[in-house]
Amino acid sequence: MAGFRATDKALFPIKNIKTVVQLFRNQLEHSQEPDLSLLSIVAGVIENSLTSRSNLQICEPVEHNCLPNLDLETITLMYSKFQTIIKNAVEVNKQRKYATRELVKKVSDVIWNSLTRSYYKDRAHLQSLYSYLSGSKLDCFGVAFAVVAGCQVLGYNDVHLALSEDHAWVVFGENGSETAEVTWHGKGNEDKRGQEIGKGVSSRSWLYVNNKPVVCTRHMEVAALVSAINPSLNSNQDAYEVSELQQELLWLLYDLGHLKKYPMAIGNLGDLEEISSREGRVECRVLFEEAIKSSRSYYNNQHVYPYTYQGGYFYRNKMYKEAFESWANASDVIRLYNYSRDDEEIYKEFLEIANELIPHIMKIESSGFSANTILKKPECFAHLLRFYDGICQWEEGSATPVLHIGWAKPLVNTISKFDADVRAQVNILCDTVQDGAKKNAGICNNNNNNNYEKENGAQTETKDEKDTNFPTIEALTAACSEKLLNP
Ligand SMILES: CC1(C)CN=C(N2CCN(c3ncnc4sc(C(F)(F)C(F)(F)F)cc34)CC2)S1
Repeated sequence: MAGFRATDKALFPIKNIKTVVQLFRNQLEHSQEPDLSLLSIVAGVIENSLTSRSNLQICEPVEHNCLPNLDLETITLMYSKFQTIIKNAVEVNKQRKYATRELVKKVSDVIWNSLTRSYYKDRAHLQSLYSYLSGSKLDCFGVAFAVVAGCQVLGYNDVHLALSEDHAWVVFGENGSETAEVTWHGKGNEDKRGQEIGKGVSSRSWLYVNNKPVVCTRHMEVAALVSAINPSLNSNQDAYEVSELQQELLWLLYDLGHLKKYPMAIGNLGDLEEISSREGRVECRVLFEEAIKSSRSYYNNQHVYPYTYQGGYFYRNKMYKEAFESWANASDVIRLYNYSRDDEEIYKEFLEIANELIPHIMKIESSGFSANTILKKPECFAHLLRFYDGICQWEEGSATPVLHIGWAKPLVNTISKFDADVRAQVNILCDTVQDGAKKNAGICNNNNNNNYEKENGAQTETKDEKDTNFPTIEALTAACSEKLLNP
């Protein structure tokens, strides 16, 4: 059983970040299960006290890192309150080893029905059990996490959190073979709580990552609550102590091996390291590569965010050729999905890359001051075409259109910045993908060495072997822009 043990209680009152990390280490390294409700309450109290307007002025720096006094009394009260809510509402059939769908639905109903009637669901700081117990508010991740924490209280250690890149649900039963929705997704969608995870059309949507979700262990559920810590004070400031705590806890989880199969958590750590790097730790760039390797190793490269974490890093650091390659690799992931109405988040991601970030890069690069301009690099043109081609293919076979005229201007603007002699150095190679999956036009230039070809088996082709019946770049770009201009 999990639990709030004497060794943990001895750490109170907690006055600094080091002690919080020690509490998490105790819980993570102890042979029994880490106690999700205890850790979520502690993280939530710290986050909310350091980011809420109310106590900004009175947070005196107790030590060099200022934390509010976390006393045992406060934490114990909330910890017991959660236990009582769950145990009073759900009678447990002691004989059962595994949870049933009814049990999972019942715990979800207890959480769901105790939430405040209506509140702004996308607000920050609504992810923890502190938010649930002190304000009866949770965001969609928070509901799913609370259900798993509730099932842990009841002794069902088979119930685990399953995470896609924009949704959370639970797995349960023998070998975690059963799935169930326990929270809502997006705006204005009926919740599907209690139902199995989409077998139908939604299973080809990015929202369910082609049935390659991150299925958490207890320790990875701690990584999820740590990842969900939100240090933002407002839209352009972070509470320093909260992001420092999050970074320390992510390194603790990283060192204990609990981020290996959790690409987004590694990406979160990479973002924090880019802002303030820790002595003796790998460079943030390495973390972004590790997140990509994790997705390729454990999730059949079906996740997009590892590439957009990496692309964002390259973009911020003016490494534009590398950014184009990351975004083209992200596009290679999305091309095999069908776009559905639940995929707005990733649509917005690609829209921002295509219509804000890439045009911004082209503007800078064509201002004539960059000596080593990307406009002279055929591999940059190849990456961009692969990027756009992936979005076109994402749309193919989807019930919902992706592209509209708003995409066309930036696209044509970007492509036209490359001179014909640069474009001519890029060869289009087409390789087909078996068993009904979407066809794949691999785009590469003849001195291309990115892992796209290695990954997808597209052969590179030297210039003189150019095969006349492959579409030329002009044909492809014309087709692409034709499609865009006359959807
Ligand atoms: C490259 C980016 C645009 C920068 N931040 C990104 N994040 C921030 C962190 N993030 C996450 N980071 C760790 N774990 C999770 S679980 C999850 C979720 F499944 F959607 C949930 F649970 F519904 F919210 C989201 C998410 C979502 C993606 S993607």
